[in-house]
Amino acid sequence: MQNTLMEDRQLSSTPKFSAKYVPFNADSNSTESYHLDEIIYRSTSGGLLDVQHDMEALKKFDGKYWRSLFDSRAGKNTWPYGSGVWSKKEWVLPEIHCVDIVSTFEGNSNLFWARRFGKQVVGMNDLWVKNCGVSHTGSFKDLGMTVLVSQVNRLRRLNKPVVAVGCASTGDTSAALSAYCAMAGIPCIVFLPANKISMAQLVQPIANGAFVLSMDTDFDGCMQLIREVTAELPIYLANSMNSLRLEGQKTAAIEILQQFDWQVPDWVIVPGGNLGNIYAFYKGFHMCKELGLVDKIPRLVCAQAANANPLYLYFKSGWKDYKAVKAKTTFASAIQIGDPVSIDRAAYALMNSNGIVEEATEEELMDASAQADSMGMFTCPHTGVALAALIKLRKKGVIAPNDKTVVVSTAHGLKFTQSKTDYHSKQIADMACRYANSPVQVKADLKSVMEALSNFLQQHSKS
Ligand SMILES: Cc1ncc(COP(=O)(O)O)c(C=O)c1O
Ligand SMILES: N[C@@H](CCOP(=O)(O)O)C(=O)O
Repeated sequence: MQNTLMEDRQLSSTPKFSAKYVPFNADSNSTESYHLDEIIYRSTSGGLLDVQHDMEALKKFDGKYWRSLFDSRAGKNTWPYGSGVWSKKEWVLPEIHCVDIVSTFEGNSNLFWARRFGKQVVGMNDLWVKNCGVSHTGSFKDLGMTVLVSQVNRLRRLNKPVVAVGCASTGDTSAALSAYCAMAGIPCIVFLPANKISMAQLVQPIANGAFVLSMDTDFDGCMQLIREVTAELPIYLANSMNSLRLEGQKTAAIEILQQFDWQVPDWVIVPGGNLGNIYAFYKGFHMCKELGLVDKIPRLVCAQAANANPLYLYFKSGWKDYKAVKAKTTFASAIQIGDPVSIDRAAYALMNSNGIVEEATEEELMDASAQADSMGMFTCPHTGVALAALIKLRKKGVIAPNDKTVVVSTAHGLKFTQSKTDYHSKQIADMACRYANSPVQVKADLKSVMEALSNFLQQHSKS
């Protein structure tokens, strides 16, 4: 606590940083803006909002200052700066008081060299995985939720009308929201599409004491309902339509640069569903460039499941023709979304990063995930989508063998064991499950065990 007070004093002697809501991608004449203490999710024209920082105040410090400030906080336990998100507090929610912050010291996830997968599967020597699923609730959603729930904590202290916080979810948003709300003692409501999320995801909000409504619809149906409900009742909306979330999520991009000692990768591949995260990555990279921490940004790839691919189709039309789709069932269930809220943010991020969109079939994503697992990872199917996209882009020659490339792993594989079990027991219709590794049934006697081992060792002496 001592350190916190010292840091607070230091910051109060520096220029005051601030942020406000503005319409997303507003034209330069727009004067529309809102204080972050207002409860608002859409601009007057009905468009998305964005959190705009006072860049002039931030620019009073050069890139070197910000790099060393962020580096000095990494991995420490000083409240709240030991969090990977709050270590960038001045760029996230500059005005929130430290006592209002609700944090599990999220972020600071490992970025590892995927050496064997890189070499053997895609012929690359500089392939990295940013492990955002190694996190308090097992997905990258914690990065955004610490920011949103902290702001709600502040709003409630200011006696603003927030009785509960609510979201629609394919599993990970609800897990993160319920955990952070439970930590702060704030009532939490989640709308889930019945039978469309994994058991491990479903049990998270239940265990964290959320009010769970399971509905006979898909994610898009739940999203529509939560939007209507939060317009009527004093329930604060926690989906990424609420631009506060993206302020936390963008810190993963800053963290990647920091972990590379401020070297910029050539490519970053992110699986996309409701499409807030791809914009959050763009925003984090862009801010680092604008404030002089780096001199360029990576090219972004958004990877979608072919069964839920509205952004891919939009990209293929040369960004001319956008239509929502009816998302079909996919093993990448957390991105089974046909009408993404942040479609405009995603298109903007990709157009401004010379980015591309790739898609993966069910077989491609499950095979890529299984191959990665066989090389020591334990990937969720969404990470499988991103890896399958990488494999395709390498085959097409779009990504070169020496390109420094980061695949963003968005959730922990342990949330998705059922699909792995089905794959490895070859229980999936119309799928060869080429990398399945089924357990060998053997009698519990030495002779049978020795026979099985001898077969195994023979195979391996040949390989
Ligand atoms: C595990 C996982 N990966 C990827 C995504 C896609 O993120 P976004 O909705 O921000 O595109 C989600 C949620 O949608 C998710 O839960
Ligand atoms: N995958 C998400 C879908 C909702 O996305 P959000 O970022 O808009 O909350 C989930 O886990 O619910």
